[in-house]
Amino acid sequence: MTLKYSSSSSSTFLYKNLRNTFFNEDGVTLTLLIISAIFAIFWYAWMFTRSKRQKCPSPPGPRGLPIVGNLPFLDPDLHTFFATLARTYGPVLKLQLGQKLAIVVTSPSSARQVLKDHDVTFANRDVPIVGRQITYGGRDIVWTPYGPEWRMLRKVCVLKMLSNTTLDSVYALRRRQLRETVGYIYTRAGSTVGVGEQLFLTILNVITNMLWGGAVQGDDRASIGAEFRQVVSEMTELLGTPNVSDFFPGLARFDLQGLVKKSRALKNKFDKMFDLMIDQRLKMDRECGKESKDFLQFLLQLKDEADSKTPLTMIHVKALLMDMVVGGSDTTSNSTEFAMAEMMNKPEVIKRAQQELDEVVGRDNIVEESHIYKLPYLFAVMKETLRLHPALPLLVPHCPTETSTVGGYTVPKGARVFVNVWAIHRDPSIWKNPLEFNPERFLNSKWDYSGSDFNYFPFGSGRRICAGIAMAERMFLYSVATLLHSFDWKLPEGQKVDLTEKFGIVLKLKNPLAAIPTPRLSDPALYE
Ligand code: HEM
Repeated sequence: MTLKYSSSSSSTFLYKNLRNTFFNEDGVTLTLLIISAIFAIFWYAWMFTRSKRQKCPSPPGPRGLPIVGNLPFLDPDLHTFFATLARTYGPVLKLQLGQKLAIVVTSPSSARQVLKDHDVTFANRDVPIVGRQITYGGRDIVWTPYGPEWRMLRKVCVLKMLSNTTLDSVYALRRRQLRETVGYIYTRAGSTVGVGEQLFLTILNVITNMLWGGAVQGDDRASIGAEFRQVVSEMTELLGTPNVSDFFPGLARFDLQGLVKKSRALKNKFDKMFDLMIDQRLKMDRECGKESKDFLQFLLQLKDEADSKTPLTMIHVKALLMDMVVGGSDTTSNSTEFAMAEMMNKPEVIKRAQQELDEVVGRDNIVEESHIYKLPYLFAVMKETLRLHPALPLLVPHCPTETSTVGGYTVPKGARVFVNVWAIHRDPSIWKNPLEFNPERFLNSKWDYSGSDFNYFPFGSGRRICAGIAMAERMFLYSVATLLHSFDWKLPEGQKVDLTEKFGIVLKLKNPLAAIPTPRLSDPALYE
């Protein structure tokens, strides 16, 4: 090290003193002390101004590494991982995921604060890059920020596709699809059937029929159904995978895990199908001037008439189709598959549900949707299934538009907030024997899923509550009632039901349920 110093003796003396002070052994200690003191003063000053700014402390959470924070320690099964952390750090905890702060909420009172007390503040989304990719830039209901555009999209869907009145008017479509499924399973009596696959296909067909009048039929049924299910399932899995690009936006262009590339490929498959349907619909209207009653027709009309304040564009139309196809099918079919698996694991539950069906419907009749409201035990089965396996175990993450207080802790603006409904539904202080599948707990009970009870809210709560509850309820009850009423089910020789869950934004069975149906109705004509 070279230093210039003056030739005067006093400055030489000063320099020597300074050198001795800073570079001797004692000097090193002193230097360290001074640096530490300066650091401490700055740190206290920073903490003081911060605590003045945020009246409440930051939530506790596990310590992470510099730069990457807790990212290296994330377990892919986020719902169980977050539940374990909550046992140590409490109902509001934080994780630093690269540059992103995640807050995990795991108690009824903190969930209420997020979804009800501060509903408007938290009614936004922190859109993951994959979500944006799949939904045409996040222009769908799920990812659009709370505001006029979101209100317009939600109103269009709820009024024209998902309301009880619309659903009543297209009951014939649901009936036809379910009858086809029953007919198909009847042909497979005695052999192994992919239960979830059949349920998925039924629900997908109902949805696509409502959207554009199309369904997968005949010989294509099994193969296209399986392919579609795979694509939808991959999409929801990608949406649940922590993505480095979300946590380090500077790295997004490198797409280090290849998630954007994968999601683009999946989206393109759907996009081609949507283009085809839209072209066909426009051509049909031009040639025949025919007014059809499906949702796509309505959307295209609305697009042309849209008012300029919140116009409905072609991008919106496609993004809504994506929400309905992906959001509606995987959630409902996985829930019904869980229900069938849980019941097969507890034959006394199947027996009781079938008894109820025999009393209400009879063995020489078929289930109609109107029967489902007379089946309290089956309704309890549905509620219990959604308690143990809520389709979206962490809801869709919320994001506050301003810094707020939850459970006495500061949640900063822009954080990604996970509400662990899965863990709340298994909390032993709320539920007796929480891990047991016991529909009886919902018989004659006050629990409902309207979003007003924060001990039980499988569809979420507040402004962002699920838009498809009425449809999910009908499809779940009608299809499970039909499968149980029409067939007895057993597992292939030597197999056991595997109830292991697989995490994704939508929860599913790790190993799909395969079972053997045996017809149980009095007349083969009831399977036609
Ligand atoms: C068992 C079936 C279903 C369950 C358990 C379920 C559950 C949920 C949950 C928990 C949310 C997120 C709520 C939040 O972020 O706080 C949600 C959002 C949503 N669901 Fe469902 N859902 C189901 C079926 C459906 C169906 C059949 C449709 C439509 C066809 C649908 C459409 C939507 C839409 C559009 C949203 C986004 C709402 C928004 O952000 O404003 N869901 N659902």
